[in-house]
Amino acid sequence: MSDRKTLRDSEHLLEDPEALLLLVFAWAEAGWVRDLDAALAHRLFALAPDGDAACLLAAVMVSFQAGQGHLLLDLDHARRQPRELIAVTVGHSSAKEDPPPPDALLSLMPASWESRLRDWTAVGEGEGSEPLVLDNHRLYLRRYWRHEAQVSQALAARFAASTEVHAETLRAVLDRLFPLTDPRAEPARWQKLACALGARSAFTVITGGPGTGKTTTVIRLLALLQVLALESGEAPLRIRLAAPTGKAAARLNEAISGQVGQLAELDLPRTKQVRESIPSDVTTLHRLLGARPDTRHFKHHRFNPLSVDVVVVDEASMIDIEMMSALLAALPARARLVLLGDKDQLASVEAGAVLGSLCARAEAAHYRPELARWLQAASGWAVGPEWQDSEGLPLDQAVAMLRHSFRFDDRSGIGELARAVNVGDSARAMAVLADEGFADVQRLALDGERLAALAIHGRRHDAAGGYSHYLGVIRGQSSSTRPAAQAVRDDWDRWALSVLEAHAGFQLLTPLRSGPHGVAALNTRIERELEQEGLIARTAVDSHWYEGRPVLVTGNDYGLGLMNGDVGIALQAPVEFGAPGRGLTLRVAFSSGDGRVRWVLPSRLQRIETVFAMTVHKSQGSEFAHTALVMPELLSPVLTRELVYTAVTRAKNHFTLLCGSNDVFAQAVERRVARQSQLTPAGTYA
Ligand SMILES: Nc1ncnc2c1ncn2[C@@H]1O[C@H](COP(=O)(O)OP(=O)(O)OP(=O)(O)O)[C@@H](O)[C@H]1O
Repeated sequence: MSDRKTLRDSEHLLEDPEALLLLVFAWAEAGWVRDLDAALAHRLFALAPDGDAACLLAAVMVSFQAGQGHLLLDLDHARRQPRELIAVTVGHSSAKEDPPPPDALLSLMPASWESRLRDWTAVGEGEGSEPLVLDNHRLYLRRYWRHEAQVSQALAARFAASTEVHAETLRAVLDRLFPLTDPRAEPARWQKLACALGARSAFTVITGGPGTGKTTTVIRLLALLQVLALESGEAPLRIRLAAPTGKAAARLNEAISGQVGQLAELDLPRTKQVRESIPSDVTTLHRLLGARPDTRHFKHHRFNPLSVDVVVVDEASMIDIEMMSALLAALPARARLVLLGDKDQLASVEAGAVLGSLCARAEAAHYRPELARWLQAASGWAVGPEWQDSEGLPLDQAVAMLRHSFRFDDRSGIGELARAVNVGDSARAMAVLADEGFADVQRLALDGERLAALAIHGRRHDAAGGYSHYLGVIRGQSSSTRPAAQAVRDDWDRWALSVLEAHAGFQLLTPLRSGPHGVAALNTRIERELEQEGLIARTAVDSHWYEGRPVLVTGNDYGLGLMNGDVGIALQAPVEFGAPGRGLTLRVAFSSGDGRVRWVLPSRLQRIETVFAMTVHKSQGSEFAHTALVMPELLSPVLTRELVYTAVTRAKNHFTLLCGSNDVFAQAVERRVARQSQLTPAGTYA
């Protein structure tokens, strides 16, 4: 009875825009949609009052989708599977008082939804100035439609500009980069194929899981391109390396020098010149493009392109559509772009999972037979029929997937767990966590005491696994001790770097920002326990600061040279280096990535938070020796396969799951984030 009444009420709402608008504000109040979504719908309705309630609902939902990282609202999908779009838990009050939730209304949308939208003056169907764009049955906020269209056009131009390279010329260099005599030649064959692919295309994506050799491959690809350029008498290629965040840039920075050094062992023509022409400094994309404070505009764009021949971007899963569009616009037409990343990781928080969309068909490769033949001639490795598709799209021909992990062998629990999570096999994931044969993974029940004990002391018999380790380094309980006050800056830098390195030994991750297992509550709890154990001591009762406080930078600060995602630690250090008389004070030490330390006074740090617990989103681009993931008892929309996979693959040596509910863990592993975009070959592009 009451169900039927609710249904009748809901149908009525879909005919009455004023009533729906009131309801939308009630949804925002209940936290079901964002205030921003409701405000946008309200504004659109004021600007274009000819829309009906169905139009209004579409406007709320397309804005809500953008907040979830989706570029568009697929109207058909929203009607047929509304709970995949938005599923809200109705309140605990008596059922008849619950307002109809958004998913209930979406399920009532008539097939005429699309034509009603088409008639609304707020909606356009292509270039124009209307705030919304309807493209087939996909509704966009104009900004995202424009970015997506620009990216599609720029990529299509790059595919058309791909250069013909003689397979034999390539083979000669590739055989030196990947000698067939190497015992690991067979597992490295995908790397060799990726290099061949990268040599013929002005745009290449190299995707692969952790330790599959993305960095190794790209360095060899750069060496290959450089050899080809030098051998044909051209000037050395101007190469730039970048990553979406400072943290990711710093990590690539560390990896690069070792990898470039290894080129010396290979029998390459002009080795020295080639090595010297591969840069070792990695910048952030914002810096590369010349970000201007407080605007969305960059110094480099279509009319002032970068002076480069090749740009490599690591951790490309973090690139959103707006950044991708800006990057492509700033590239000269002849320059190559190589994206590196793990397609299965969480995408950027901002709208548009660019890498995931570009790699939507990477698993089965879809190389055209003529490309497969060319790849075989260029690399010596056959591309089997299972990777071929005579209908392969241009994008497919530019994507290489690395399929062998050099870091995780069959005995690695982290590797096995990551694989199980990635294919959504929750039973296997649980079995791996329970298997004592996999010494590097474990599952613990989530309770406050266990969590605190793990965070402070690490795993049993594993002194380096918790926060007491780096706090011990600060207190001199290791080979590296705090320099004397009169010591030179280099000594202080070295010591601070050893503390930062020890700190990277362990990181607690959580999916949530708020609630009992959110970042804020976990930070407070761990701080309290560390204080009780005498491992930290606040400088004043009301101060957030104490020696050893780990902080995460949450926004770029160009003045201080700090980037979103940078982690620093507060340390007692000289007020002025080389002036011991001025005493010590609390300064926050950040690695600047070149073996030096940036020392910043706490009062100068505007956007930071304590980071004993970090969200999984913020952990992207970082690795920790031991990573522990809190899995809460209640299912929430953020708990997805991509999130669990990202957390597991942050671990280098150990992974611990602090599990509140096996059911919730299983459901999270089984649930994917379905990102919609026309960059996927299913869309109009390609
Ligand atoms: N062809 C190869 N032969 C031998 N060792 C390799 C090869 N490729 C990669 N490795 C080794 O495997 C490890 C991981 O490689 P690399 O860092 O390039 O992978 P990645 O995919 O960039 O890793 P990450 O997940 O950290 O981004 C390194 O120790 C590297 O030396």
